[in-house]
Amino acid sequence: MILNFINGQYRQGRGGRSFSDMNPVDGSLIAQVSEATREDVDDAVNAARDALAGPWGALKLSQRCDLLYAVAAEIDRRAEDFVAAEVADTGKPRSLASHLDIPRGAANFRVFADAVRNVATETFTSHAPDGEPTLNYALRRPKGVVAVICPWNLPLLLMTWKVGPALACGNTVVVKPSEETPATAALLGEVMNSVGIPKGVYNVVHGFGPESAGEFLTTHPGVDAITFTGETRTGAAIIRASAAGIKPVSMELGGKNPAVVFDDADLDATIAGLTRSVFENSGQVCLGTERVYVQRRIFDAVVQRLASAAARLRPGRPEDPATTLGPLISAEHQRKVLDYFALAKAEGATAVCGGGVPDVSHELKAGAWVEPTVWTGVAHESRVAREEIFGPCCAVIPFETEAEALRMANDTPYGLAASVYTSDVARAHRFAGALRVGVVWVNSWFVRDLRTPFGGSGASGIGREGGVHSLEFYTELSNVCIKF
Ligand SMILES: O=C(O)C(=O)/C=C/C=C/O
Repeated sequence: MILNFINGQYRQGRGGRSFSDMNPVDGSLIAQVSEATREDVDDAVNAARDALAGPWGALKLSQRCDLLYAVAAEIDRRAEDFVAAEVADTGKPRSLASHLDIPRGAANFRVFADAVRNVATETFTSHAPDGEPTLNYALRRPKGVVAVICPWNLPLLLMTWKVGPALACGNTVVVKPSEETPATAALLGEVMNSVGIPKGVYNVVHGFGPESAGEFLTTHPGVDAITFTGETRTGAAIIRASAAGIKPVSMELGGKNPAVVFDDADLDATIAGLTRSVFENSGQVCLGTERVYVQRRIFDAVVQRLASAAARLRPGRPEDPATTLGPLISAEHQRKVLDYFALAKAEGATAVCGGGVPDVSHELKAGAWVEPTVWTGVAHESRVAREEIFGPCCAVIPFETEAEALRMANDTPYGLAASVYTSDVARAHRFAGALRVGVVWVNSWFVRDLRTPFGGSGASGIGREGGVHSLEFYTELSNVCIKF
């Protein structure tokens, strides 16, 4: 049984209810998960409050940072346990979890322990109306108890992307992981206890959204801030719930990210970048590419090479080194993506590769598999080119001029990420600056410096996290003015 982690202890939900954690590779049962009740969530929020007022709030900055460095070191030391838990929950290839998800879990604690030690606040000197000198200085204090609602695609990475800065800034947290991927959030509780993070600082409650732990947590009066990564619709529901208590929210939501390939691009680098941004994690990355705009002259070459790269991806068990494609997270999500595959056909698309379910071995047949898919013949205005699918698929659409490419790339209610492939440096800067997104990669994808601002605009969310931007969200600034 995967248990809740409240006030430093693992425990069953008071309602005695549980739900199944399924393995998306073959549809087998991994474990039962104990569902938290409203009372359990209340206990977790109270434990977080007590820790704030108690040992955690009393720690010196250097002591708090040392503990977070210890958390990072313990995640590294237990990397195998975290990889095994993450791979079981998500079905992603071991190579991906061990190179991306788990190392970032440790990095997300280190980078923000560094940030709170090294980022200055500000002072201003001036004079009062009577001519006497004044000194103004800003103080940062923790917001308090932070609710962390995190998604199933990069479970440890995205949860610690919020928990790392929240704790570094002196807050305490109550985490509600996705019901699809409870394992690594629960496992992190062992790390917290073993390095000596005081009980109540880090809490985990399992369940669903409406009328379950997610709703109990985001509407709890004892929560001081809410940070969420996930679907835009859920984000809107959380913002509505936060309104009653005027709770600050940080929202990293969906996207329909474009890649724009100019005809002077390095084709090898372009295909390498697109293969990752379209198919990595089976397309289940909020920063992933689902629209590829290619300048007409090299359109056929890019389509063929991207389709060949897609066709070379191998579905299989995560621990098989030959596996380069995992399943989607669940049968429900598989159904949604296959519905979009059917819609693409109805909208006149040609599936240059994929478009269905891959031929996997008998033992994997019950897994949530879909084929990596490249469409041409898709109109820019079509639903498959406008709606987030969150699968290993993309529409490749030709363009003639830079202006046309920019218009189409920006023609979306989202504004999260984009990638641009060109050898013309001036054009790279010009085009990147004109894209209405939070993150632009030029001749690359998902290369991350954790000190940089990260987040989306429009339907892709509210706020930026990363480096000092996380400190802005996870602390309250106050200004003190002293008159001499
Ligand atoms: O790289 C990050 O810090 C991050 O937040 C990635 C988000 C991916 C979402 O699917």
